[in-house]
Amino acid sequence: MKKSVGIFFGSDTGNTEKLAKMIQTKIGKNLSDIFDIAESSKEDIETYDKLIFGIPTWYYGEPQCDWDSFLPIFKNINFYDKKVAIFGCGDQEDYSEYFCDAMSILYKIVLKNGAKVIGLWPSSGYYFDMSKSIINNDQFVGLAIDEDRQPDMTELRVKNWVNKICVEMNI
Ligand SMILES: Cc1cc2nc3c(=O)[nH]c(=O)nc-3n(C[C@H](O)[C@H](O)[C@H](O)COP(=O)(O)O)c2cc1C
Repeated sequence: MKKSVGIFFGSDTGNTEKLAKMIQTKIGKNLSDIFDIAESSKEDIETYDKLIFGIPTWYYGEPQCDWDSFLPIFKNINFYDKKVAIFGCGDQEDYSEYFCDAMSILYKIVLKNGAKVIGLWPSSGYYFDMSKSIINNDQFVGLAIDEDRQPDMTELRVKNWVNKICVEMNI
């Protein structure tokens, strides 16, 4: 049976996949399905009214390669009346001028295509120079996770973010 939340992730080295599974466990496997974007279709995404997208940033601000391949399809999805939350993995030290940039690519597309974006996240507690994923001066467009520099903070960040989006998604 179709569940209420669809979680879609792309991942090169497993961090975003691990995070997606952690998020699914916290929401509840009875309430959420999980998909690798590398094996997903437009219809898979269109099925859900509540969506979570996980995207890591690679090579100086680029989207992970499976997401990059999927973007032409993604741009043609109508997100009207859908609630969308975004999370991303990055490295705030080695890529301090591009930290979690790729979240902003998905954010702009879903916003343009009618989504209500939820799960904005404060930038306090991170140490980076620039991120395209910052809006309103000090908020990430979604949950930023740094498994390279701040892995100890991941568990609490995920817990607090999932609690927040569950309220915002009414689940
Ligand atoms: C070659 C290379 C390029 C990277 N480029 C960026 C970047 O531009 N911005 C960023 O925030 N993180 C960057 N990272 C860090 C990755 O996003 C980070 O390790 C992330 O956790 C990988 O997620 P994944 O395992 O799901 O692919 C880069 C890492 C490597 C090895």
